[in-house]
Amino acid sequence: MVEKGILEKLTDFLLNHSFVLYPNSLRKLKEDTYIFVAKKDADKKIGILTKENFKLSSPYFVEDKNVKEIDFYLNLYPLSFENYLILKNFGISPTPCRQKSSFGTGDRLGLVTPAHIVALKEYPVFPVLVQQSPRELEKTRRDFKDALLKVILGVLEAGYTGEFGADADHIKDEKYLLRAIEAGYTMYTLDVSELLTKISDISSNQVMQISPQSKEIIEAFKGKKISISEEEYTIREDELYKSALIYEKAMNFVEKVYSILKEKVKDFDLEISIDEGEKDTTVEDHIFVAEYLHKKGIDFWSLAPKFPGEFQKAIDYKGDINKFAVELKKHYAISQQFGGYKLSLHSGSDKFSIYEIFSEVTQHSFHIKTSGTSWLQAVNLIFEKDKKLFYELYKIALNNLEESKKAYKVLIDKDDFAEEPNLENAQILSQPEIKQLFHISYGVLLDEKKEEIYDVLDKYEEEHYQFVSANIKNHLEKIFNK
Ligand SMILES: O=C(O)[C@@H](O)[C@@H](O)[C@H](O)C(=O)CO
Repeated sequence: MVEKGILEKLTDFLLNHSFVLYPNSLRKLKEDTYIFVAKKDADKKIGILTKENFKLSSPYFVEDKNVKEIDFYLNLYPLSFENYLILKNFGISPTPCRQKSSFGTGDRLGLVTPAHIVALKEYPVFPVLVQQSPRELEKTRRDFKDALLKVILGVLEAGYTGEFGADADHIKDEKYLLRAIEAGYTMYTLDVSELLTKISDISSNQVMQISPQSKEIIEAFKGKKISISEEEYTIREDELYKSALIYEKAMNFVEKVYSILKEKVKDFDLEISIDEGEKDTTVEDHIFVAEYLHKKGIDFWSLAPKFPGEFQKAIDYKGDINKFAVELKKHYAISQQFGGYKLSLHSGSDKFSIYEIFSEVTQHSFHIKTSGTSWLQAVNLIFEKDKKLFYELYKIALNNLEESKKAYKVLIDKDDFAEEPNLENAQILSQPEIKQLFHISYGVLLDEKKEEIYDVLDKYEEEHYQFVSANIKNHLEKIFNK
């Protein structure tokens, strides 16, 4: 607990230098040294208040200021990677997850971690506050380090002292893997979707080309019975063969990545994502992947299967919920019988109709990823505060729809949209197609209107935080059935 006197004097001192203190941020770093976050215009800095000679790099004041009334020296610093590495020594850094339930919140703009924390800290869930895919990095012109630093700044601003994770999401190649490792991420989501052999490419003579290890798995499991929700399921040999043909190449990639991670990272969570493949994951696919990896000594933390139905970005689940539940139960049963790893739900934003069933069936042993849903709150705020900017964003998004669609699987076309948005309609952003339009258009919108977007979000920071935390709370309420 920080003394009230220090807080008051620090607030006054900073105001005299045109900085506003985030009061929750003030915390003890070590004996006689405090850290805090303060903002001048839109520029956030970390501050150090110390009686010792404790310094970071690139100080704002040429010489440390003496805050006489409390007898501390003060300076302000940018949260550069260099400075972050010093703070890491005080435990301000991501960690692997040790909890049953976990929830990822991507922050494409690098602004809303304090809002994510407000929502997440009320639930029994490990927050993966950094969740960043290369696809998003390319579109937002950021890098893994920047995404991490913005979250660290948010963690400090909120005064959050709990644990949190950093997910290098949708890793498909070594280049991005190495960059995420260098930045110190703690979770690695390997997306093998592009490495899966297409069913249409499989000809009958390829059946002979599977590896000895795949053959062993088929021999060991063909005809074997496993129990799924009190029923017996007999594992099919022909399906296992098919799984081997589809997944073997992808498994080689996982093996390679795993050896790099083992060599370079002390402790990490590994997620295997097969959810963006062309077909739903079968029982045999799941068993093949889990068994293959375990036989290679690859210990993974979670697996994202492709469930039946549509998991399109920004909108609710589309499909037969009963069928989803049936398949989910199968995958959960396998996950428990083959190592006890978590099931992960990708494109987890706004899937309100299946959260309850997902958390119930998995007995809360899950990971859920969200990202675009928080960016959409920024768009909501812009609609409320600056109709002119919203109008411009709408036009840009619509004119670039075909380009934006290249990176995301959504079923919207230009014809679904009016040329002119109805700015009088307060519900415009509840319309599924408009949500999808904005969800996938963040890249081009930031390219063309970054400054304007950030200006509005800075001016109405508190409301922006409220929008974001209320939205994530809505997700969590459903997930935890509260
Ligand atoms: O947009 C992205 O690249 C990522 O945020 C998502 O695909 C992420 O994996 C996700 O599923 C968030 O809902």
